[in-house]
Amino acid sequence: MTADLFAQEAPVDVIDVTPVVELRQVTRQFPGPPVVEALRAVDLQIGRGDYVSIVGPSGSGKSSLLNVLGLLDRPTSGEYLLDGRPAGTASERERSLLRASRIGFVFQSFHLLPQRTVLDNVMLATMYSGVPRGQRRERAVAALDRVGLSHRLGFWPTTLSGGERQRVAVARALVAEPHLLLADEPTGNLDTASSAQVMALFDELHADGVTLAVITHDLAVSARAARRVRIEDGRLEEIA
Ligand SMILES: Nc1ncnc2c1ncn2[C@@H]1O[C@H](COP(=O)(O)OP(=O)(O)OP(=O)(O)O)[C@@H](O)[C@H]1O
Repeated sequence: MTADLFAQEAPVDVIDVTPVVELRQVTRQFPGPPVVEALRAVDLQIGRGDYVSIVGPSGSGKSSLLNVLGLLDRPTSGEYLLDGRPAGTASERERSLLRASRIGFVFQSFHLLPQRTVLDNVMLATMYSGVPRGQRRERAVAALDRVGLSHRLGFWPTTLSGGERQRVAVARALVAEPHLLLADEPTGNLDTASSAQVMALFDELHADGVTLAVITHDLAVSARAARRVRIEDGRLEEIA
């Protein structure tokens, strides 16, 4: 009896269990003709600290899903809750603010600015994300340290290896401490050794509690994730 009372008094209500991402019956149609149903009644929850990989054949709906998750596109129907708040139907201004402050993106082709140093590339990502001006440099240096690139701050991106460039891109995605890190084929342009570095970095981020969703064709990459989902013909299913 006493034990039960204590159990009730445990501060369970202070633990925030709101998923970072919750998709409820999300569809994305592209008007035709013919109409394409790129996402069909997708339900997906991504909890805080989850590491999810999303796999599927070409044309199955992976990019459509990434675009919805990253607030780059809106669902045609269904709901998208980001940190428990409706994001799919929010105004464009709110979505831009949410995107800049809560979501970090990593792309296959890095998207670094070639005329800016490594440090500038990362600092620039703090400008619209609510990082106070006085902290931008310090935060960028810390993000680059986290990905093991403290010795490359003043380098031009073009002088770096592919693996190093992708690690700069990861630092840029992390600098504003996003609630969700979205990676789209992050190893697609990398050789085996560089892919392994990026995967090891994702493992570390996962261990640090970062929430990760990684879209990939590569089964070896997807196998690293703690949880895997598969999308086929717009339908999403959990892989056991
Ligand atoms: N803007 C668009 N207009 C019309 N159809 C589109 C558009 N974008 C995507 N589609 C279609 O939606 C479906 C899903 O495409 P999507 O790009 O999401 O697939 P994917 O899994 O990312 O493919 P890949 O691995 O080849 O990049 C495809 O049939 C595609 O042709």
